[in-house]
Amino acid sequence: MNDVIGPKLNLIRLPHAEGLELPAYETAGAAGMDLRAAVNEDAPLVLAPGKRALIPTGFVFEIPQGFEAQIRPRSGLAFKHGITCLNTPGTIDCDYRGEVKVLLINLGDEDFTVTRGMRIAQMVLAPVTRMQVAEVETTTQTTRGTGGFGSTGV
Ligand SMILES: O=c1ccn([C@H]2C[C@H](O)[C@@H](COP(=O)(O)OP(=O)(O)OP(=O)(O)O)O2)c(=O)[nH]1
Ligand SMILES: [Mg+2]
Repeated sequence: MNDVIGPKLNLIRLPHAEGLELPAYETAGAAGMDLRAAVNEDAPLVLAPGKRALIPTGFVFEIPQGFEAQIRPRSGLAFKHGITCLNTPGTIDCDYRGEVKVLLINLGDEDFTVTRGMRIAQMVLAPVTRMQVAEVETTTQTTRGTGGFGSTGV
């Protein structure tokens, strides 16, 4: 599944990720690689309804310059349990050298238990365009102008 042609993504496994599978694309065409919870085997994390928690993944990524990683929810967890990423899509900057963590929230109505190795989110690598900011006096005229928020009708 992971014989993908693309830039190389270096990663470092942290001690608490010992024995965990590497983040991986689960199908040949998956856009995102699934991230697993590096929570303690003996202390699964219970997310009560309405509560949020920062879940460690156990990995540090060296994202190539010109790219970002987006942390997105898994639709299955959202559909079945109301579990999603609070800050979706989470942004992992290419100069970040800390552990990637996933901010989960339980929008369901039952406790949800995050166990070690559970696939909790997916990470999509995407190109980033950085622009030079330039303050000006006027902008070009357009047909839309300042219209927005439903200005074109339903
Ligand atoms: O879901 C996420 C989102 C962010 N991060 C890490 C990587 C990212 O590069 C850093 C900063 O994220 P962001 O810019 O979204 O947060 P901020 O509140 O602006 O913090 P900062 O002031 O550190 O930029 O935190 C994660 O591990 N998981
Ligand atoms: Mg920031």
